[in-house]
Amino acid sequence: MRIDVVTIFPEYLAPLDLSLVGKARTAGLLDLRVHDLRAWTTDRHRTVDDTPFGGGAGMVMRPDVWGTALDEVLAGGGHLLVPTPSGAPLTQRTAERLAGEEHLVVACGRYEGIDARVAEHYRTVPGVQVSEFSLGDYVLNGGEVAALVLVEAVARLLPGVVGNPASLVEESHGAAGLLEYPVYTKPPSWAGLDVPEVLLSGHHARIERWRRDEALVRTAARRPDLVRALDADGLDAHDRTV
Ligand SMILES: N#Cc1c(-c2ccc3ccn(Cc4cccnc4)c3c2)n[nH]c1N
Repeated sequence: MRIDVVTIFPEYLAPLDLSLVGKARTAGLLDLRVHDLRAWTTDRHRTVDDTPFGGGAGMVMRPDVWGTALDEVLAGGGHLLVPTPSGAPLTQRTAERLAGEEHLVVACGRYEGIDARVAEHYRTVPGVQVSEFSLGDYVLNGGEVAALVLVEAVARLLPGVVGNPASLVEESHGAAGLLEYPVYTKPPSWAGLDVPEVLLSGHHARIERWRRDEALVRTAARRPDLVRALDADGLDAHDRTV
């Protein structure tokens, strides 16, 4: 998979040289390219923004500079992803779909955002899909944090990136659609708190049942919307007694 990130703050993406994503790049599992939008400016001040039509505070990112950049980066087609407060929620299901694609391009806006004609234009370009997404209902100063989140959420799903693929199944928002159960390690007693006895029992069926119950309780308490979203097959008869 190839992921391009276009931003006026390329150094913001430096963490993607580290840890799991960094290893995936080194192993050739992920071709990640970070670009400085200002490389496509033509004036001496390397201008990327201007005042908004219709007035209002702040500045808007110019469509012409973005167009020159994205024409080049999207030359072979791809999925243009635009982080924005007004976007569709980025979910695990979205990350799973994106992990199956060949080329993602993340356009990181700043100021009051990118001129709306950029997304509108690329929706008409053959071979280009456009998705505007949001991390959540809070306001950031730009799209770079969302790019970091998206790249990590997608990269960890690529074959060969995570050591034990089984760990991708049980985690929160995984295949079961529930939040993850609580996890424990040594020592068995700490700060007057003991690890739940069942986890020390070695009885795998009971441990599995306990973990499922804990995931259901947590999800019902913290994310009742996820429980409601579970279809009839998502909850068995025992689940409904928890
Ligand atoms: N994803 C995501 C986001 C963003 C976000 C993403 C891109 C940009 C580009 C500029 N801003 C500042 C800005 C502030 C207010 C109005 N319009 C724009 C961005 C905020 N904020 N919150 C999220 N969940």
